[in-house]
Amino acid sequence: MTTKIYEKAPAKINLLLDVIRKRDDGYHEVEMIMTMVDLADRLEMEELPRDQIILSSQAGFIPLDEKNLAFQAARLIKERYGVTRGVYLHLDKRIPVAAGLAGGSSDAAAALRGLNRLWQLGLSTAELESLGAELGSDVPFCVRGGTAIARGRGERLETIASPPACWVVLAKPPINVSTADVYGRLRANELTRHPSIPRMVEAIRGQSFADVCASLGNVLETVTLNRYPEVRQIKECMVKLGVDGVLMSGSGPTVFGLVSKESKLARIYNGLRGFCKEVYVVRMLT
Ligand SMILES: C[C@](O)(CO)[C@H](O)COP(=O)(O)OP(=O)(O)OC[C@H]1O[C@@H](n2ccc(N)nc2=O)[C@H](O)[C@@H]1O
Ligand SMILES: Nc1ncnc2c1ncn2[C@@H]1O[C@H](COP(=O)(O)OP(=O)(O)OP(=O)(O)O)[C@@H](O)[C@H]1O
Repeated sequence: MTTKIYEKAPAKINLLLDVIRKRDDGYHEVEMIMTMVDLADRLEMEELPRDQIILSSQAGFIPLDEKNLAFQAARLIKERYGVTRGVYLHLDKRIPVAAGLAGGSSDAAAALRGLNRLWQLGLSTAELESLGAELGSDVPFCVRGGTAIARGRGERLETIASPPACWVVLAKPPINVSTADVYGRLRANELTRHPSIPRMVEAIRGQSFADVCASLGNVLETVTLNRYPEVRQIKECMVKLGVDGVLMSGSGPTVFGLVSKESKLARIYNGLRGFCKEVYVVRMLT
C-alpha cells in the first residue's frame, strides 16, 4: 500500500503592505503584515513507485508542468536532498488564480511541508522557509502560516498574535494583474504616505477590531486602482454596503472587506454579486 498525505494551502491577505525602497536586484524592500483566511486549496501527495513528479488538478486553467509552483517546490526539495523516489501530486484548486491571494505560493508551501513528511527528511520550518524563498517572495510566509510581519522582499518573518476573529468578504474582478507590473509602476521614492506597522501591531495586540480596520493600508493599491477602475468600484461598493474595513490584497485585483457582524453578510454578499461574479465569504484564520 502506498502512503498518501494531505496538506491544506490557505489563501493569504495583506492587512498592511508598505514599500520602503526599490533595491538594486529589481525587488522592493517591503514591510507587510500578512495573515491567512479559511479559503484553501488542498494538495494530496502519494508515493510513486518510479522516480518522477506528476501533477494533476481539477482546475482546467492552471499549468500542470514545471510552470506550476507546487511542481517547482517538489522538484526543488527532491533535487536538493537527493530524493530518488517519485510523487503524484493532486491539487484541488479553490483559491482564485492570479488574485493577490498567494494561491500558487501556498500550494508550493504545502508541497514543501508535505514532502518533508512523506519523504521523512526531518527539515525544520526555518529550512523549509528558506527553500520557499527560492520559489517566490510569498512562499516563506505560506510555509509558516499564522500572522506575521514580513520584511526584506517578504522572506524575513516575525510571527505576531492573530487578529481578532471576523468575517472576510473577498471580491475578485475578472481581470489579471501582474505583480511585476504593479511593482514596476510604483514610484517608491515618491510615496508621501506610509501605513503604520506599529499601529497595526498594537491594534492586533489589543484585539481591537475597530483599530485593525482603521490601520489597514497598502501602497500598491493606488497603482492598481488607477489602472483598473473596476477594482476601485468594488472598493467603493464594499464601503457603501457597510463593511467595517476594506483593502486590496497584495498587488490585487482581489479586494477584501472585514466584517464583525454576521447579520450584515447577506446584504454585502448580494450587493457585490450584483456586478462581481467571484465573491467569497470566509473567516479570518485565528
Ligand atoms: C504582492 C505580494 O504578493 C504581497 O504579499 C508580494 O510582495 C509578491 O510576492 P510574489 O508574488 O511571491 O512575488 P515574486 O514571485 O517573488 O516576484 C514577482 C515579481 O514581483 C516583483 N516584486 C516582488 C516582491 C518584492 N518584494 N518586490 C518586487 O518588486 C518583482 O518584479 C518580481 O519579479
Ligand atoms: N499552483 C498554482 N496555482 C495557481 N496558479 C499557478 C500555480 N502555479 C503557477 N501558477 C501561475 O502563476 C500565476 C499567478 O498565480 P497565483 O494564483 O499564485 O497568483 P497570486 O495570487 O496573484 O499570487 P501573489 O499574491 O503571491 O502575487 C498564474 O498566472 C498561474 O498560471
